[in-house]
Amino acid sequence: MSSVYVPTAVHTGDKLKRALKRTLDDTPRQNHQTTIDGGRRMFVFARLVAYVHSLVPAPLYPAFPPMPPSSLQLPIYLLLSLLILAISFIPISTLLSRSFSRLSQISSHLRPAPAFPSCTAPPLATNRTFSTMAYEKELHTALLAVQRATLLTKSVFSSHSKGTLSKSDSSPVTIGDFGAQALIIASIKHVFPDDEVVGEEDADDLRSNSSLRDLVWDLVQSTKLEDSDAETAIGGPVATVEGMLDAIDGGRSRGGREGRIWALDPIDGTKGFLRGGQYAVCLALMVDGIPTVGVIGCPNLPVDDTAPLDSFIGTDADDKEGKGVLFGAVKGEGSTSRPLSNGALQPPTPIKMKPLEDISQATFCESVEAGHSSHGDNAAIASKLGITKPSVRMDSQAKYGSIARGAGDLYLRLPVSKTYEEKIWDHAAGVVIVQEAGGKVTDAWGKPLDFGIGRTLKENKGVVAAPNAIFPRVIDVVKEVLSAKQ
Ligand SMILES: Nc1ncnc2c1ncn2[C@@H]1O[C@H](COP(=O)(O)OS(=O)(=O)O)[C@@H](OP(=O)(O)O)[C@H]1O
Ligand SMILES: [Mg+2]
Repeated sequence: MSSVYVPTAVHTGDKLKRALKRTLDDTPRQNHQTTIDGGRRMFVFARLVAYVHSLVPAPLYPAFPPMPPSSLQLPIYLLLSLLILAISFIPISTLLSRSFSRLSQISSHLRPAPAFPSCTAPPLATNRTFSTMAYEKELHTALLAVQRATLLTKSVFSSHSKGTLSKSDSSPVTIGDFGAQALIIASIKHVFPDDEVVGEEDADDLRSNSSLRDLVWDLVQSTKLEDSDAETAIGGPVATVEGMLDAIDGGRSRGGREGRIWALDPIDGTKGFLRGGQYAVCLALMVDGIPTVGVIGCPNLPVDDTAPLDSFIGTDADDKEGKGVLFGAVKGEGSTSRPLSNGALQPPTPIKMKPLEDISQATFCESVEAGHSSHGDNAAIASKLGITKPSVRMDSQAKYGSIARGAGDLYLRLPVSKTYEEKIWDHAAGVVIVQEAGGKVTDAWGKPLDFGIGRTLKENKGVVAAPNAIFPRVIDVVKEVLSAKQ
């Protein structure tokens, strides 16, 4: 019967006792007995909540994480407690009406709750250890799903025929993009069936082109993690062609400010992917419009974070050893990196942005494509900051990962077009990883990126990322350069 939830309820009971004592101090002596009665009922109520918590069976722990109750969990606990009272034939209506005035009296003495004590659960009979990290299951699922998808993208990267198509916006898409999106969405829907996904691709082309569909199906069927526990944890293979198409189309969410929505870029930097450069498989969970979990798999980034930033760029990248990095972060929990593997996850290493006292020593990253970010404006900003090192041009969100682990310092993405709207899947994962490594990310005017208004960042222009300590200076100069152009 031991439970990780009991300490939470005991804590609540203690708070009630203290609040009751303060109420007595403020109450005229003749009313003490009624106040004590009300307080006792409250205390019985808290004990009942504790009892309900202690009944939570181990398999349901993931549904009752030991953290501050969310807006949903608390009412559920209270409802369960009321149910038990009803079963015990206690006239709830009488109890509630009599207790109501005491409740408001006592609750006026309750201050906002501090963070509930985090408790480590005793080892479970199943041998499973229970961690207190928020969004641990989401992070674990995302890391494995991205890791599996990179196996697929790597096989396409090293093959001559990449099944490339041109999309309606003239940007390229390959069988690797479709296959990676199918695998990742299938995993998310397996573990979190109610979550929505905003994915870059859809299955329209595959539904109308059977030879392309067969190529993608071959890839999806033949890609699996070598570790069977890891493979099972993300749902195992996709069962049918129709299931694969449905998974790809599972990315059609319109996004928004409410609930849990994943943002997925199955191959970010497709142009880099096609020319043998950097690319990234990117997945983020947004909760009520806030990027909360971020994972980026970079198959061509050197594992050694002291290696030159432009190592492994070029058509021979595939032959080199020591490459493949998986970044992960949860809001409030820090960022990590680990080598990509073919099976179970490798152990993580915490990462931090480089402490930079002298901005002029900074290395800044920018897109390879001049059409995606204004190289001229980026250079003007660097020069005003006294930066003399040449920029590192790198495709994809590998830029976010690189600055987060201190292999570079700044990411400048100054807008080229007045009408282009940045896509949420091009930034959500990178933003969490940089923020949790000690950085700040805003648009080029210093406005927070708004991920809650749909599939694009339509209220923002450009992107700037830098370590917290130097961010104010960087954004001032960015605004100066932009203002001078207007
Ligand atoms: N005009 C314009 N302005 C800004 N951004 C644009 C533009 N056009 C496309 N895109 C998006 O850029 C994504 C690639 O990101 P990067 O620029 O960092 O990489 S790259 O240098 O282009 O390879 C790329 O992501 P992928 O399509 O996943 O490769 C696009 O979503
Ligand atoms: Mg992209």
